[in-house]
Amino acid sequence: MAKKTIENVDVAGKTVLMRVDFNVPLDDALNITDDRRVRMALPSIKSVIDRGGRLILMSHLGRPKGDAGDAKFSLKPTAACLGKLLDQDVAFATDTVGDDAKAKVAALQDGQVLILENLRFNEGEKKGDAAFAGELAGFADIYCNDAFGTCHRTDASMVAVPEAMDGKPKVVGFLVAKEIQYLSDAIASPQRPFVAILGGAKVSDKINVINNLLGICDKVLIGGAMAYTFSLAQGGQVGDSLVEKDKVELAKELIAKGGDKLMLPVDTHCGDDFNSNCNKQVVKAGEIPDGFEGLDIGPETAKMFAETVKAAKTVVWNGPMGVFEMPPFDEGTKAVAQAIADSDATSIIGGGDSAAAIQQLGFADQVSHVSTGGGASLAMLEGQEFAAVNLLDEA
Ligand SMILES: Nc1ncnc2c1ncn2[C@@H]1O[C@H](COP(=O)(O)OP(=O)(O)O)[C@@H](O)[C@H]1O
Ligand SMILES: O=C(OP(=O)(O)O)[C@H](O)COP(=O)(O)O
Ligand SMILES: [Mg+2]
Repeated sequence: MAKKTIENVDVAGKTVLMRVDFNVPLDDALNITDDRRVRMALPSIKSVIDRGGRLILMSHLGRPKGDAGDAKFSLKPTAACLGKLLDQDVAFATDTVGDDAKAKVAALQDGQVLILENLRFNEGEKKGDAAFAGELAGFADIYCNDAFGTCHRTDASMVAVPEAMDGKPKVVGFLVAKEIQYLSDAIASPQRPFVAILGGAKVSDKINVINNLLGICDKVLIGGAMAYTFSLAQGGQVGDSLVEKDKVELAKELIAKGGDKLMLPVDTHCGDDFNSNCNKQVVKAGEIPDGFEGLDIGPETAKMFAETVKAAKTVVWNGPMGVFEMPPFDEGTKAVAQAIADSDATSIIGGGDSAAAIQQLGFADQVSHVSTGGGASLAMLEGQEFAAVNLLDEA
């Protein structure tokens, strides 16, 4: 179903409210470690300002909880980053719908860009609150969704805001259109063996997709923090590893259903602190000592996963195998990335952090597609529909 895109609307002299996914990875000094999500939104951004539109960008960053204003969740670094990429000043509002935002929206001129502060600093964003959505909707004449990484969410900015802009154009951006087109084509009739690799830290979100993936894929490989919830389900010792206790029963069911299809780590690289300089050891899966936490798949698992990837014809990967930001816990991720680079399989790597990892490790040019969405690309693979896209205007 073709949607109206940003280039189909006349934006000259109009204000466009564009939802982007500028949830970029930041280091401890608040530097953006991977600006892909900003760069990938440039075509839609330029399409508006080059035609004399006034552009308001809105996004979330991370998952702030009751810590509105905390600098580690601020979108401010993205304004400087976008300013550099566009070679023009980008205004930044220190709030989302407050006095600063209202003043800066009112001052916006044709061809200028304003970024609002983190939507999730306002509780109304996750709740889909109508009053909050109404304030955002009141800022603009046109709504555009170019936030592919967030398309599986029904947050206010994704659904309630466009709904509140009744009668005004609601369009899709170039990035969302391109990602949906690429991913739906690639997974419509995948070449087999079809291997899915899951890792990362968003365990409770992503464990729920495994059931469906087992019906679609030939192998589902589990690394990252999710592995320890499965370990717990098998009665293993997980030390201080990240686990989701309320998902242990689900993990048991998935192990029973998955059989040989579900490949769990056989060893773990663990450390006694969450930093590169901690004391480290490699142990068998399920034998993590007290005081240690699992921070990467172990070398045996890396080998086993690499072999499985080598035999694949299609690979979809979301979530790093370990804490790749802290070497040497990047080794598992590197081994899997190397195997993908060496294979001629169609390979799709998705996720804000997975994309950063593949870029940092130097393999980004050797995969078929780097997607800006992790949870979103998994949702597509499962066949989920995006409410946030369905409600946009038809072409
Ligand atoms: N064993 C682990 N323990 C804690 N965090 C982990 C572990 N393995 C991976 N991670 C973290 O997962 C994060 C990425 O998770 P996630 O957001 O789910 O992936 P993506 O952004 O690719 O979708 C990374 O920052 C990485 O450090
Ligand atoms: O980073 C994101 O997803 P990803 O980690 O799956 O790539 C998106 O910005 C969505 O963030 P959310 O999972 O906090 O809603
Ligand atoms: Mg992420």
